[in-house]
Amino acid sequence: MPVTYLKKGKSAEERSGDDATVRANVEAILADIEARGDAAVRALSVKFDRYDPPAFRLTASEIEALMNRVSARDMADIRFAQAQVRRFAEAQRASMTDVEIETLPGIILGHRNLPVQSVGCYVPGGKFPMVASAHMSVLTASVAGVPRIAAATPPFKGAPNPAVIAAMHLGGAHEIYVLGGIQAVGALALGTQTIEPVHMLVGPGNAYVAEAKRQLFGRVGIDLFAGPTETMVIADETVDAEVCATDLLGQAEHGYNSPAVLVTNSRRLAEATMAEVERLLKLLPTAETASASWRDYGEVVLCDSHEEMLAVANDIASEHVQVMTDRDDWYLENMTAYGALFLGPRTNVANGDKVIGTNHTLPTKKAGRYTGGLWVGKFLKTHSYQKVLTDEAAATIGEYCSRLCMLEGFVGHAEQANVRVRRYGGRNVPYGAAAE
Ligand SMILES: NC(=O)c1ccc[n+]([C@@H]2O[C@H](COP(=O)([O-])OP(=O)(O)OC[C@H]3O[C@@H](n4cnc5c(N)ncnc54)[C@H](O)[C@@H]3O)[C@@H](O)[C@H]2O)c1
Ligand SMILES: [Zn+2]
Repeated sequence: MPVTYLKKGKSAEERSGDDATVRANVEAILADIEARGDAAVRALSVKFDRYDPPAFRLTASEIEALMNRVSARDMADIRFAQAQVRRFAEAQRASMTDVEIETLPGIILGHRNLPVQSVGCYVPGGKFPMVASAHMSVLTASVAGVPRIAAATPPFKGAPNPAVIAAMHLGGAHEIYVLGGIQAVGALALGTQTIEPVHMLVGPGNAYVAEAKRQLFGRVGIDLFAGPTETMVIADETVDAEVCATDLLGQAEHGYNSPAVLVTNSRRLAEATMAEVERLLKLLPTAETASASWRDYGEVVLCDSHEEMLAVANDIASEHVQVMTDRDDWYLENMTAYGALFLGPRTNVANGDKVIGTNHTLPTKKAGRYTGGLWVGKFLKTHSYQKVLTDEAAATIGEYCSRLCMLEGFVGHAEQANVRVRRYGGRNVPYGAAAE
């Protein structure tokens, strides 16, 4: 039996129309930054953020002054969150080992994990000063050993936000820019008269930031497509409508375009959750954005079985998937496409967003089908190497190589092998022929 949508969001056509508009705007703005550098960056900062400081990069004394404005309590909380993120990132780093093995006698193959040499970390801050995003990108880059970490965040209410700057500094940023949106990621990737270009851009952001990173990919590396927040709640009658509605709205408040989807096998829970969402929207101070997201992108999907719920969830590939059922571990074993899982009613997406230690920069718009979220491994590049230690090994592999080159018609390649078969194997291979 097909699943039933008790509530549907914007259609696929409407969503792709929104994407096309963003795509065109971003293209024009990046071209302007490339052509005019700092002058374009300044004009865009004035236009979008009404921010026109003497310099966008904070000096050491400006950073210190901002940090002094953060209360001791807030500073301790930031340090606590960073300790959790660091602990998990260090464990993940330790799981990535360099490899070196002897695949055949005398033949050594290996790989080394090397940090990207310079990264630009975008920390969003248009609607909310996203302190935690600094832990997720800046601190994780530090754990990876990135030698140059440039961090950027928009002004919040006209000025740098002290807590965000503190988190960037404590996370290990070497350069901090108070710049937002396309102008921030554009300047960092393309470089300007005053900003050295980076090798990779990371971090989440709104639709403009995510699209700008996508368009800049190739010029620089990017971590992943991490656009407007998406959340999914998979629930059965082991939980109630209050917790489901709270978890949907908790993430819908990110913006006006944050999909929040309930997938359930209980019509009673589905209907109660929809009613509860309406009740909570009257209380929530951020209801303006949360209600727009719920109206335009909120969905309630009623399924017959857990198998059907699993299929719907894997198809949507939501950024956050909160599972509250009588078989949470079954979902852990069987989910194949998502950003991150939050298993059981005792945890929730806000834990992951702010404090628990898993990275909150996660794939959106179905990118969970081909990548997980940001993690220390995204800052590491795995490079292979090889050595042939003995004459015998050089001759043996060389004979195979010679023939396989000629099979493809690559005579020049074959000679690379042949010259070694002659030298190290003492074999007479005619020029331009395959070794027998
Ligand atoms: N996927 C993830 O991992 C993840 C994690 C956290 C947050 N997020 C998302 O990050 C986003 C943060 O968005 P935000 O807007 O609050 O902050 P933001 O910092 O991403 O964007 C603010 C900037 O957008 C630019 N901007 C605004 N309107 C524009 C326009 N019309 N044209 C061009 N540029 C424009 C401005 O320069 C401004 O500085 C939210 O959508 C949230 O859901 C995603
Ligand atoms: Zn969130």
